[in-house]
Amino acid sequence: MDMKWKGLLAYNGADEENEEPTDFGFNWQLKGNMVNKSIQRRSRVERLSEAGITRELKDLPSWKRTDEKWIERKYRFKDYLAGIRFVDQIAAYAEEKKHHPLISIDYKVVTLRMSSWQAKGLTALDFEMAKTFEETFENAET
Ligand SMILES: C[C@H](O)[C@H](O)[C@H]1CNC2=NC(N)=NC(=O)C2=N1
Repeated sequence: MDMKWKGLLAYNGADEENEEPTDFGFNWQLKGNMVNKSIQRRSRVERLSEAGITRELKDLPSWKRTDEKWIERKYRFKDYLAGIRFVDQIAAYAEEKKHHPLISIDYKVVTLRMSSWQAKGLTALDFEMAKTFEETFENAET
């Protein structure tokens, strides 16, 4: 890699294959406050590489990759209405992010499935939201 980039860029690891900052908005972001908001936004909804997905899943041991474009997590609650309250919380968050999970409610079990439909795959936003769902669940009534 050309040394002039070293001091400026933080590699976000989204695309192992490319050493050089091929697509500035996708693989590399300027460090510190020089980060360009549009780059940040774009990279959050750019499809992740297999390496990126594997890396993200390491921080989400309860989430499973069900196929190329989807991750899934089943949450079990103490009773039906505890699950409904959880759904209410995560639905409000999803609406705020304009990024929605598929939700199944099977009595005391709530299943969330995440994918980025427009990107036709998994993006950093899917995993960012899955982490928030986990935090919400930690405070739920199980
Ligand atoms: C216009 C609206 O924001 C878009 O259709 C949003 C809605 N919610 C979404 N949710 C998910 N999971 N993926 C999307 O691509 C998506 N697009």
